[in-house]
Formats: sequence, structure tokens, C-alpha cells
Amino acid sequence: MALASKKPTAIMSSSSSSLPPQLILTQDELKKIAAYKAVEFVESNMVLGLGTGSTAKHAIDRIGELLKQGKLTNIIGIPTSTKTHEQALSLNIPLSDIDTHPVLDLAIDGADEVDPDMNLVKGRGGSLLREKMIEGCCKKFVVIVDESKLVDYVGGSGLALPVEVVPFCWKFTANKLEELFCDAGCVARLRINADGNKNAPYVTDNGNYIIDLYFKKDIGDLKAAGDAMLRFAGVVEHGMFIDMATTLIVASEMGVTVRHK
Ligand SMILES: O=C[C@H](O)[C@H](O)[C@H](O)COP(=O)(O)O
Repeated sequence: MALASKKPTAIMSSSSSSLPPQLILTQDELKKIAAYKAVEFVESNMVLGLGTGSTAKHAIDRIGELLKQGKLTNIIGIPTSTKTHEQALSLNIPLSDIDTHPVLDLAIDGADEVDPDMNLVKGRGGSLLREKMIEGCCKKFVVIVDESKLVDYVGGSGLALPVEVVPFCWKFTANKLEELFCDAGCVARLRINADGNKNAPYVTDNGNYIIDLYFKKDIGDLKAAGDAMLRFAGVVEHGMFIDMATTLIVASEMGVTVRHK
């Protein structure tokens, strides 16, 4: 892929609040602060997309707590993974799906990378397909991160861009992806099961594999890159969430920042 210029940042408004300066917070505490801030956007009677990962988990815990306390009522949650489904069930959050509720009021989810235009990389926890299906149906999509997730460009963390692929001839698909991004020095690796079996591929909730793409350079035009990947029949979905986030909440030692598109 050739490099191309990025569109101008489309941040319309932002606000921030400070934390006491003497506190030294862990990354998980920062995730929790961002998550709790996001739950302030949740109102009774909403249909909510429930994200996946260690940051979203805090938001779901908080929603469960507010439901239990009667401070939120008549919430319907739509989980983006089997793990989130289990967590929400354990908290007695009423659940549904996008067959029944094709339009959601709000979704809250974490991200692996956030670029200056609020484009995201997601899926390092393996849940990108359901997340993209559900978060694409939301009127508002609130992304919650600690500041370590902010990057200058997608791939800028040096960590993986995950791509969900069908298991059939995954090597063929991985080779095609490497060729596609050869100008960016792409290396494609099959994700191996993190649960212990060193030789078994990681299998998604949808029965697919994940190919992790590592880049040495900026891949440029994200939309063109995403469209090119989706033209390979073996690719199910990629982990770039382009122009989907409507609100970004970032927690850092300096405080919490809320930016709206
Ligand atoms: O597949 C995982 C999801 O996309 C997560 O939302 C993403 O990996 C961020 O996870 P965490 O909040 O644990 O950093």
C-alpha cells in the first residue's frame, strides 16, 4: 500500500478533569477511571453495546452495580463476546442481540490503539468481529483507554493489527496480507492459543483464526488498506475501526479527558 495523507482531525469538543497530583495510579486503575467516566453517559431505558477486554470489564461491572442499586433501570445489554456475555449474565444485566435490537443507543469499549483522528485498532483480545458488528449499529460509541493506547498512527505501537480469517488455508491468506503491505515491511503471524497449547491456533468466538500483522512503517490510507484486506476471500474482518468512535475518554496521571467528534 502506498502512503497517503490523513484526513484532518475531526475533534469538535473536549473537556478534562484533574486527578489529585500526588496519586500514582496503576494502568488498571486508569482503565477503571475511564470506564466509570463512560458510564456517566448511560441512562435508563438504553440499549447498550457491552465491549470486551480489561477496560470494558470495569464499565460493565459499574453498569451492573448501578442496576443493582436501582440507579439505572430498563437497560438492555448487547455483549460483544462470549466472555462479556458471561460477565453480564453474572451481573444480571438483561441481554439481547442485534437481530432483536438493530439500533443501539450507546456502546462502551476499550481499544488497543487510538490515533489522533480517533481511529482505532481493536482485537488484540480476539473479539474484533462481534465488536465491529455491534458498535457499527450504535448511535454513540464511547471508547475508553488509558493514555498508553494513544499512538501517532495506526500500527504506531509496534504491536499487532489483528485480522480475523477463516481457518481454511490460513497460510495462503497470511501470505496475501504480507504481500499487500510489503511496502510497510509487514510480517504476518498466526496467533497461537494463549491458554496453554503452544501449537494450537487461537480460535475466535466465531470459530475463526487471527492473523496478527506487524508493520515497520505507517500503512497510510486506512480505508484503502482495510478495503484491500476485505477483498481477500479468506479475510473475515480486520481490527481497524475507522471513523466509528464518537467519544474518546482517556485517563492519565494528569486526569480524564473527554473528546467528542
Ligand atoms: O479483542 C479485544 C478488544 O478489542 C479489546 O477491546 C481491546 O483489545 C482492548 O482491550 P483492553 O481494554 O484489555 O486493553
